[in-house]
Amino acid sequence: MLELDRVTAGYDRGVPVVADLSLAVGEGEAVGLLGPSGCGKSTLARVAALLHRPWAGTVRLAGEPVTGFRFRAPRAERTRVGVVFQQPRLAADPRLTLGDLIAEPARATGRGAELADRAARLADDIGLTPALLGRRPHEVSDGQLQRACLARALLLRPGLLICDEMTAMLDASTTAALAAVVEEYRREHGAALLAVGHDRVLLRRWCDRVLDFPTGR
Ligand SMILES: Nc1ncnc2c1ncn2[C@@H]1O[C@H](COP(=O)(O)OP(=O)(O)OP(=O)(O)O)[C@@H](O)[C@H]1O
Repeated sequence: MLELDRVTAGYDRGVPVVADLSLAVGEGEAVGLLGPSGCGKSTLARVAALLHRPWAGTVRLAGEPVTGFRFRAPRAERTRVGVVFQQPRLAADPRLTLGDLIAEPARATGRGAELADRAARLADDIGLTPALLGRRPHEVSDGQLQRACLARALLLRPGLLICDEMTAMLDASTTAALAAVVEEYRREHGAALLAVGHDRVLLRRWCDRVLDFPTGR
């Protein structure tokens, strides 16, 4: 589902954060990527989610080389991947209600009316009441907002879900609830998962394979 082939990426010229790294996630497979803070896990996750253009190397989704990153990523490629980040407040438009936030990918692809029922079902499955769906991010807890971000990531039924420290800020019961939603989604749709984090126990529980982020360049 996802192949990173000799990917090098970074921010400051000549100082790669990820160097010559290759990684594959099979169809329906769950892979955990483990590493300490600052090692480059999020950078790699953003490359895999087509949100950061690598300096070198190839990214393939379902066998097809990705042709563009960020705003240059074609919609058909972008919508194959769902992403959830560590900090929901940085990933949510503060002007939107939680209901509109979940429906955002549908509206952006001109499918708002078609997917309205699906969005409502997802919100219900993920534990968001109609009252919460009418609130804006500043009126809900981090856990409630992260639930909405996960629902948003699943709305277009991506074949690959990328979770970048999705539960790092959450309590045990919200963590368990979100993990259960991801597992159910994967069971139902056969989706692959790339979970990035620093908690080996959590990643082991979630994933078929857990890899250590390489420390060498
Ligand atoms: N936008 C940016 N501009 C410049 N440097 C950055 C940027 N984002 C990250 N970095 C640097 O790249 C390196 C890797 O960061 P990254 O966020 O990928 O690490 P991480 O392993 O996900 O860390 P954490 O677990 O703390 O989130 C760090 O040294 C960081 O300072």
